[in-house]
Amino acid sequence: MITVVAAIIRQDNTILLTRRKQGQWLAGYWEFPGSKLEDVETLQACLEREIHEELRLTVQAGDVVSTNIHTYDHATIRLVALETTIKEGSPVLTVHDDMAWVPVSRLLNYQLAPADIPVAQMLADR
Ligand SMILES: Nc1nc2c([nH]c(=O)n2[C@@H]2O[C@H](COP(=O)(O)OP(=O)(O)OP(=O)(O)O)[C@@H](O)[C@H]2O)c(=O)[nH]1
Repeated sequence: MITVVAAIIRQDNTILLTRRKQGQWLAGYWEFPGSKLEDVETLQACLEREIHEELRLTVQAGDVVSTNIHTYDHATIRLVALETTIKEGSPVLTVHDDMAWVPVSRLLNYQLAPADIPVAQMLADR
C-alpha cells in the first residue's frame, strides 16, 4: 500500500487546499498538499520537503490529525494528515493549478479527492 502524507496548513481559521492540474490523475480535484512517502524518511521530514518543493513554503509538520485508507481503481492509499505550521513564506503554485484558503466548515463544498472527504468531515466535526 502507498502511504500519502498530506498537510493541514492553517491560517486565520482557514485551511489550505490545492487543486490538481490537468493531465494528472484526479485532475481538477482539490487536495491537502503533500506527497507519497518515500521509504527512508519520517512523515514529518517528507512533508516538510514536499511542501517546500510544491509551494515554496517553509513549514513545521507536527502531529498526525487523521489516518484513513482509501481504495481507488488503480491503487489503495493510506492517507496520513499532519497538523502543519508555516514558519516562513507565502504559498507559490508550482505543481498545482489553483489554491484556496478555506474555512473548515466549507471544505466539503470543494470537489475533494475522494480519500480526503473523511478527513474534511472529521475536521468539520471537531
Ligand atoms: N498530495 C495528496 N495526494 C492525495 C491526496 N488525496 C489523495 O487521494 N491523493 C492521491 O495520492 C497520490 C499522492 O501522490 P503524489 O501527490 O506524489 O502524486 P502525483 O500524482 O503527483 O505523483 P505520481 O505522478 O508519482 O503518481 C496521488 O495519486 C493523489 O491523487 C491529498 O490530500 N494530498
